[in-house]
This record gives sequence, C-alpha cells and structure tokens, in this order.
Amino acid sequence: MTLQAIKYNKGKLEILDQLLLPTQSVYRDILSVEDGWKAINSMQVRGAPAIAIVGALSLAVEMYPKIYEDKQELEKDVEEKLNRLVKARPTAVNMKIATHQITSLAKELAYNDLINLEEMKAKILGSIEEMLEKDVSDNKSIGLIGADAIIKQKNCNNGSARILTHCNTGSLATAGYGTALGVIRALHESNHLEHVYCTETRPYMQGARLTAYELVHDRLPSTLVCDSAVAALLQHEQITAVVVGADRVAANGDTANKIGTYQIAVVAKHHGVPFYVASPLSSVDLSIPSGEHIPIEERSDKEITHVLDKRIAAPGISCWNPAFDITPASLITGIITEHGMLDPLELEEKVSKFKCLQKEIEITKI
Ligand SMILES: CSC[C@H]1O[C@H](OP(=O)(O)O)[C@H](O)[C@@H]1O
Repeated sequence: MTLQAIKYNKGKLEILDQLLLPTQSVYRDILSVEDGWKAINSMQVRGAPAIAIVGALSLAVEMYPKIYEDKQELEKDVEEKLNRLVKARPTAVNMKIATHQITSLAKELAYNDLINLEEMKAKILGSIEEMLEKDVSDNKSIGLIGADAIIKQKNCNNGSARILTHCNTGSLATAGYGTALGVIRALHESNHLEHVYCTETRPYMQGARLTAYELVHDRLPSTLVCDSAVAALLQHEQITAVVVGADRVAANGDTANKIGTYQIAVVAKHHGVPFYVASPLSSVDLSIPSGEHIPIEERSDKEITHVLDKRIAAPGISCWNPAFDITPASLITGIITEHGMLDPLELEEKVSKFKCLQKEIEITKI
C-alpha cells in the first residue's frame, strides 16, 4: 500500500496530519480554504508540491457545493481565496505558481462568451483536480531521469548507488512517489540502490519523522544520521551522490531548500560528491533572478528550544530559526526536472521554453 499524504474525491479532501507522524497516522478533513490555510501554515501538510495541491484542492472543496451568481463572482472568489493561500507559507513557490495558473484560467473563461458559468466552474475544478495525477507523473519522470544520471556516474560502483538525502521529499511532500525520494525509489526499483542515508533534519525533524517513515514503509536499505554527521559520513563512506528537493529554484539555478541543505552542498563539493536538486517545473520561479531574492521563512524559537514540548535549551537564550537556506547554482551538479537533467546555467532558457509549451497546451484545453 503506498503512502498517501492527500486523499481527494469529488470535493471531499482529507490530509494526513504530519505533525503526528511517525507514531500516529491520522487523517483530517479539509472542509474549506481556511482549513487548508491552517493545515499548511501549521505544517500538518508540508512540502512544496503538497502545499500547492492541498491549497488548490481546499478551494475545490468550497467550490463544489457553491452556487455563484455569475462568472465574475466565480472569478473573484477564485482569485481572492488562492491569494490568501499563497500567504500560508512564504518560501515554496508552488502555491504562487498554481495561483497564477488557475486565476489566469478563470480570467480567460470569465471573458469567453462561448463558456457559461457551469462550464467555467467545471473547467476550473478539472484544472485543480488534474494537479494530483500530474504531480505523481512528474515525480516518476524525475525519478527515472535522476536514477539514470546517477547510474551512469563513474563512482557508481557496479551500478549500485549510495545516496544521501535531506529533509522529506517523498510521498509526504507531494501527491505521491516524491521528488528526491522519487529518484531513490527509481534506483531501488531498477535494483541500483545499495543504501540511502537520510538526515534527521532538525529542528522540525522531517528526516527522522517522515523520510525514515517512508524508507521503512518501502523497506529500503537505509540509515538515519544526525545533521552534524554529514561531513563525517562523506569522509568515511563512499557516497555516490547527494539528492535533495527544492522549495524554490531561481532563474539562475540558486535553490531554496530546507535549512542544512547549503552546508551539505559545501561538504559534497569538498569531497567531490555530485549534488543534485530534484525539482518539478512547479518549483521553478523564473521571476526571481537569483537566490538572495527568495523569501526565507523564519519559524518559532520553540522549534529549537523544545523537543516534544520539553525544554532542552536554557531559558532566555535567543534563537535564529530560518526554515530554509539558499544553495548557490555553483554547488549544484544538476537540476533534475520532469523534462530532463538541467545544468543550472541553462535552466532559465530551457525552463522558459518548457513553460511556454505548457501554456500552449493549457490554452488548447479551454
Ligand atoms: C518535494 S518539496 C520538499 C521540500 O519541502 C520541505 O520543506 P517543508 O517540510 O518545510 O515544507 C523541504 O525543503 C523539502 O526539500
């Protein structure tokens, strides 16, 4: 049975409450955009693609029973609700990109006299619901492309890879299969995975609580390490490659990802280990020229000073708790997208073409 962070069927949405994993598997009903906003902001659901999908589906849940006066009211409701959801978490770009795509569709439909209100509502709902399947399909493409590149590396002894990953990029961060964890799954499915190491990923512990949960669930040969053990791991183990996810990739290839990613990239460079970012186009933001323009979410001190609500840090100490950091393109070997492995330096040109093609395909569907 595959792990499902998101369960959706014709206007009924449930999310797996990731704050309770790995000890409890509890699904929560999402009955409104407000429920969706709270689930994203509290990190009951997290991961760049999953944030966008749950956000958009929470709008679909509201739209299903709603009777709109006219197409303009529907367009206004869509735009207002999606713009609210973008604010739930600032760094991952997927919700912003999904908002732009869905509100652009709503605008085009609102002013197309050949489309009536019910047809407009159906097309918007269809566009939102398509996100689920597309995400899984994109992740499987990313998995195959990334696994193929790693297997071809000179240091992949007898085609058997030893991978390090950070944070959670699997079925719990997406609609299924995962991005960086999708690459790991693809290596396993083709019998090319010798071992995977995952970091605990303090302070929110996505690695220890979520990635370890997925790896054990899939019975993959894996080991959990402290974030502080990464340099020693690369010093003592023959790591074939590092594969991480992305919350937002800038036009020049600089990448925002979970805090700790940058230091892993520096260590990988020092040890000559290829460092890949697995990112669907839905996480690439060409409107941001480089990493210093990506907003970095800062979270509460309590995430650092407490573990399971028990204080572990001295009262009175101040904290700095950025949830993400920026890995410069110069430290990234390749960006694995559903359309292929991209050199960070060619990202802007290639992705611009892919996004133009995607837009042309969407227009034909209207
Ligand atoms: C497949 S995107 C996963 C990406 O999102 C995570 O952040 P968070 O758990 O705070 O949503 C982390 O940066 C992962 O790489």
